[in-house]
Amino acid sequence: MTESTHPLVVAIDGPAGSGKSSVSRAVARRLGYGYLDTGAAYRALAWFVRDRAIDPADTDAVIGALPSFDYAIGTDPDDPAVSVGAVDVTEAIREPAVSAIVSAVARVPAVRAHLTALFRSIAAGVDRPGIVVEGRDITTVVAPEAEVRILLTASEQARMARRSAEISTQSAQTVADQLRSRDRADSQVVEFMSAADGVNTVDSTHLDFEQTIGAVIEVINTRTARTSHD
Ligand SMILES: Nc1ncnc2c1ncn2[C@@H]1O[C@H](COP(=O)(O)OP(=O)(O)O)[C@@H](O)[C@H]1O
Ligand SMILES: Nc1ccn([C@@H]2O[C@H](COP(=O)(O)OP(=O)(O)O)[C@@H](O)[C@H]2O)c(=O)n1
Repeated sequence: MTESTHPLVVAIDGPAGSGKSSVSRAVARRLGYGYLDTGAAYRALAWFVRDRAIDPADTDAVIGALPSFDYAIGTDPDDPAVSVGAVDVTEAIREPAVSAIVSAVARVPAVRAHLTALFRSIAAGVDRPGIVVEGRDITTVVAPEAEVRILLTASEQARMARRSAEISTQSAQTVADQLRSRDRADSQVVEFMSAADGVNTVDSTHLDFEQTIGAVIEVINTRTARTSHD
């Protein structure tokens, strides 16, 4: 048997506030893997479009911006810095103004194809034994052949409560309304509310953060043990 040369891919999808970023990052850190937040790229493109005063609903203009979208992201789970050209946008892409337009940019098929190619190339080039890649379509489109594929879910109530605990500049009601409408818009483009064939579901509604990390690592251990005996 020949040793695999590509990094082991752990693909994690789920709705907003399910814990994808925080849990994936913690899992990557514990396993010594790289970490790729794909939502950051869609957010950075939305930031870029806004910065250039492009109407996010103008599909042709958004596609026209792609060649000059100079995006970079770190795959170190301790420093997943995001930049566009020379600008560090790590914080700016989390602003509500960016969240409000990101789904409009993400629904454009040419944008998805462009970023999917970028994600595959970043994942293949990581200098670690594995990489945790998280988003909405990783288990189904970006890395359907990944060794480990997980849908991370939590009840709507738990997700809204977690997200509103993080955001102090908006009321809990506003955060919940925006999250719900973003999930609705995103679900029209990709399926991330139910697990595709072969995808393991981890429901964190009644798990705390540490237990969720444990549940994800357990799936990874089970799947990789199975793969190595195939
Ligand atoms: N199992 C859990 N129990 C409680 N809080 C959690 C759990 N998982 C994640 N969180 C918290 O919920 C918030 C949203 O998580 P995040 O990773 O940003 O979600 P996503 O990337 O899916 O939008 C974060 O503050 C995170 O620390
Ligand atoms: N693989 C992905 C990841 C994100 N996205 C888009 O990018 C947005 C931001 O993703 P995110 O992961 O930062 O969102 P949160 O769930 O963390 O709020 C989503 O609302 C989707 O519109 C996507 O379309 N496909």
